[in-house]
Amino acid sequence: MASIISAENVSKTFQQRVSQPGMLGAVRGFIAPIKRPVPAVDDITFSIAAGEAVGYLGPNGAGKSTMIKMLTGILAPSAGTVTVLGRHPQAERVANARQIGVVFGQRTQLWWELPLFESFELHRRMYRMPADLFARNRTDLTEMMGLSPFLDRPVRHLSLGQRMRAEIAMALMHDPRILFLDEPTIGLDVVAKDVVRKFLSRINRERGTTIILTTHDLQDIEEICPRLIMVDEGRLLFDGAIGELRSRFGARRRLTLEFVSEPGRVRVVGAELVGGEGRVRELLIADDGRSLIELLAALEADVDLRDVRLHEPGIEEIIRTHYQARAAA
Ligand SMILES: Nc1ncnc2c1ncn2[C@@H]1O[C@H](COP(=O)(O)OP(=O)(O)OP(=O)(O)O)[C@@H](O)[C@H]1O
Repeated sequence: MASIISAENVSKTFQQRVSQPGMLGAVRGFIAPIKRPVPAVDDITFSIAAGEAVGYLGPNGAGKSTMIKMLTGILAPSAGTVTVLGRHPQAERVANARQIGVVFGQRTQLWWELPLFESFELHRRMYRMPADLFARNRTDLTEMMGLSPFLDRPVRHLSLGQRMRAEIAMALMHDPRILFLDEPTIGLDVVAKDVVRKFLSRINRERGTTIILTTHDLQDIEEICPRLIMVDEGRLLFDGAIGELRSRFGARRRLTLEFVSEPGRVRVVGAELVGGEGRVRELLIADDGRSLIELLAALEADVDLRDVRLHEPGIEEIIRTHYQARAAA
C-alpha cells in the first residue's frame, strides 16, 4: 500500500541551556548562556500507509511529542525528511493542516469561554468547510461522541472526559485523512478512556482515517493500534505488529504447575525450570507456539498435577522487562 506518512532518517536536536551554579553562574548564564545539544529524535525512519492505526510509544522524554510536532508542521527536523501526504509539513503548513486533524491531550484547541457549538462553528470557518459537509459531520460526530447534552455549555465547564471527546470530534470535523493524537487518554478515568478508544477504533475502521497516537498507556495501543512503533532516547527500538513484540524481545510464557504432593524431578521438554517450592514449580517456555495441552503432554513427573496456569506476558510486561534490562546494562 502507498505510504502517506514517511520519516526518513529524521533527527531533531534541541539546544538546551545548562544552568550554572550560584548567583554569579546565574548572571553568567544570562549574559553568555552555555548550551548543550539534546538529540530528541535520532535518525528515525518509518512509513505509514493509508488506513493504518499506529501507536507511538516510549517513556518520558523519548521524543514522541517532538516527532508528532514534526509530522504536524509545528517543528522542522534538524536532519532527514518528513513527508505527509506528499508534502513537507512545515514548509506547507496550511495545506497540511487541511488534510490532518490534531489532538493534544494536554492542551485544548477548543475555545475555553465559549459554548462548545461555537468552537465547532469557528472551526468550520477556519477550514472554510462547505455548509452541508459541516452539518453532516457535526451531527454524526456529536452523536457518536454523545456530545448533544454539552453543546451549549462553555468548554471550561466540561469534565476532562467530555472535553477530550469534544477535542477529537472537532479534530475530525473537516474530514481529515490523518488524525494525530498526542496522549489522548491522559488523565481520563477508565470509562472515559474506553469511550475514546472505542471511538478511535470505529473512526479508523469505518472512515478509514489513518491514526497515529502517542501514549504511555499500553492499553490504548492494544485496543486501537495493530502496529506499534517504540522509541527510547530518541531512537527507534521496534516497529511492527504487537504480536511480534514477544518474540523480538524474547519474552517467555510462564507455566506454573501445582502437584498433589512434592513432585521431585520435573521436566517439560523445551522449558526451563526457574523456581517454585513445595508442590509448585515455575517454568519458562520458549516462544514456540505450543498450546497448554502440548506442553502438558511434554511434562515428565512422577506425581499427578493438581492445577496449571499459563501466563502470557502482556506488552506492558514485555516492555518493562526490556527497559529494566537496559537500565541494568
Ligand atoms: N522546545 C524544546 N527545547 C529544548 N528541549 C526540548 C524541547 N522539546 C523537547 N525537548 C527535549 O527533547 C526530549 C524529547 O522530548 P519530547 O517531549 O519529544 O518527549 P516525549 O517522549 O513526548 O516525552 P513525554 O512522554 O514526557 O511527553 C526531552 O529530553 C526534552 O527535554
